Amino acid sequence: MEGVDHLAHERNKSEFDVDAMKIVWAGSPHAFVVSDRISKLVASDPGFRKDNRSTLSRKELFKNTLRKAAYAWKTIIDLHLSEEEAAKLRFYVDEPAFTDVHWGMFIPAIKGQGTEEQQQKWLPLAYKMQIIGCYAQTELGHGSNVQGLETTATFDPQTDEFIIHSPTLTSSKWWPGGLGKVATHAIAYALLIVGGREQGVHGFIVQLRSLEDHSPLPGMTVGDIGMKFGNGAYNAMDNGVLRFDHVRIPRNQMLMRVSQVTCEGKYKQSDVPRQLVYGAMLYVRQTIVADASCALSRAVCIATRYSAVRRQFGSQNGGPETQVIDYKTQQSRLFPLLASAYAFRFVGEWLKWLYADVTQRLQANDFSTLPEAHACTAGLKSLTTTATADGIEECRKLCGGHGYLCSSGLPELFAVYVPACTYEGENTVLLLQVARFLMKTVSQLGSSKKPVGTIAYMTRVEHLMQCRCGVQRGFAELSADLVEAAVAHCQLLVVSKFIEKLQQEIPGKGVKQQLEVLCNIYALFLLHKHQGDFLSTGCITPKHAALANDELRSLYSQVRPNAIALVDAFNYTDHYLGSILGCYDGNVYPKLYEAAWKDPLNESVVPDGYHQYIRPLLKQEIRTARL
Ligand SMILES: Cc1cc2nc3c(=O)[nH]c(=O)nc-3n(C[C@H](O)[C@H](O)[C@H](O)COP(=O)(O)OP(=O)(O)OC[C@H]3O[C@@H](n4cnc5c(N)ncnc54)[C@H](O)[C@@H]3O)c2cc1C
Repeated sequence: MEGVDHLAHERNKSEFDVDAMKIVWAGSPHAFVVSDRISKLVASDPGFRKDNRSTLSRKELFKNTLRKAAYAWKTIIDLHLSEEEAAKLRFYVDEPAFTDVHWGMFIPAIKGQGTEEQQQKWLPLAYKMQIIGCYAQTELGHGSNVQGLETTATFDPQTDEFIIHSPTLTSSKWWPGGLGKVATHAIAYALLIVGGREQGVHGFIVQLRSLEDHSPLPGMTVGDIGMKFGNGAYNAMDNGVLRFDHVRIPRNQMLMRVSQVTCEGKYKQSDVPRQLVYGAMLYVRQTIVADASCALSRAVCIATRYSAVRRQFGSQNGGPETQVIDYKTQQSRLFPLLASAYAFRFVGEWLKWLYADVTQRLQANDFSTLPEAHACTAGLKSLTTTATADGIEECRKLCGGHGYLCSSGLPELFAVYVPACTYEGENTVLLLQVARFLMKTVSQLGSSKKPVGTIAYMTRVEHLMQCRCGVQRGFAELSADLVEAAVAHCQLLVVSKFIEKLQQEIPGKGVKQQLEVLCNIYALFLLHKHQGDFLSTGCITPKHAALANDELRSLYSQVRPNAIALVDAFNYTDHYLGSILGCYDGNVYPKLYEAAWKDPLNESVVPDGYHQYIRPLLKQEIRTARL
């Protein structure tokens, strides 16, 4: 039945002010208003339709993505959207595209690594999309180990140019989004060679394609790397391969904010401290943490609404069966994910603040908090993306068989999301960096250098000081354990930032109470999941572990009546969710039934191929059939 809210009885149960929670989730009343307006604008415009994405061929999908990107740009110009609104619009269009890399990596790289002059030359072109950029770092043979990149940039003082070259197959650039078919320019990373001396890996602005007819410039071999995981998903993106054959670029196209090559062929550091370039990396990683809460909340919204609609077993005296959300096992899998979505939202907010703070300090030549900021962004990027990828998959399972249908939205969400565990720093590699930072901090505990900020808790761990550990060296041998320690540190960060959030004033009837319940679920669920570690280190007793588990069960019961309202507070449109199972009105079955008939396979009753392949089987004519 159209217009009927099948989840109204659930919404009526809620014990808090959902509108006030929407503002907490958005971050501020202003952020809510912008987000609400732009998401509805996108949802109501047929030009941004996305429900057919998983049935399109690669070429159709890609062309459709190009159309949407152009249409989004036209909308931004026609409506005079601000930068904030434009970014929201791209977010709600919800299609991986070259524009993500152009705005998210190419422009920040020029801002972070380019000189004033370079910024003045390139940024206006990029802002107007008169050039489209990609970020070409990874090669076929090297990703995580950036210092191992093989592409070379050799300075030629005769012509005042760099010669960019790919000396081996493994030096081919491989993976950059937007490179395959769209980008006109790249920030390409290459080993700088000046006067025969290697000077480490640097970034260069390289034009790839003609601005007249889009053909690759001489010396460039460029294309797409092929189909990726899932239907639709990241196949909308032209991740590319690129080989340079002695391509010449002017000297002023090396990004020279930090180090420079003079026309005489001298390599020198500029006055700008090297640490400044880390700013761009911190920026990108903190946006990935914010995106994690969006992706996880989206999956949780779908699984929660569907769990309230779905009924299995338990009918008494001919009454309705039990909603699967009422099964304790369903709650124990779903509600920690709901709590995680909120936890990641708040730690993301804090990380945004941390980024602003560290940027201000860097500008004042204060680098003291940079190692901590780096450890926080790297660790939280790793923790939240891993938990989100796993969480989306768990939500798919929570939706049973129907979760496996593309129309549930979950398979594509998973396929789009999961590479976040790999790009912008492979998650384990990042945790190893956090572990190194932690070990350095521990090694300095006895000195006058007191840990502050997110590592201040270490001063309180008196027994750490008394620990007698025979291991002096051997980081590599212990790295698997150290990675676990890094994860635990990051979990502590998430919990403590959730608690700090609760110490702020939070308006709205019952809002703070709901958040307290979620915070407790998040913390106790971790304790329950890792109780082996807590017990074996003597941090808790078996009695504590049992009490924590009892409390967790009681907290699940407290969330239950509020579950639908807690996911409504994300304020996602049906368009953004892209899921029949998660639709706002809960009218799942008629929509699933209707969608099935729209599948291309159902265009004819008798399938194409019947006469060649099915009929010969049925008629026992397989031996003479032309197969
Ligand atoms: C969808 C997608 C989009 C991308 N977009 C871009 C882009 O726009 N531009 C770009 O330049 N690149 C891009 N990349 C590439 C991406 O940045 C790299 O894939 C990433 O940095 C990981 O590097 P790798 O592939 O070399 O992994 P590897 O480092 O080879 O990882 C393989 C395994 O080795 C392990 N490992 C590696 N080093 C260590 C170590 N020191 N100690 C212990 N274990 C280790 C890892 O944990 C992992 O399990 C993209 C990738 C994907 C999937």
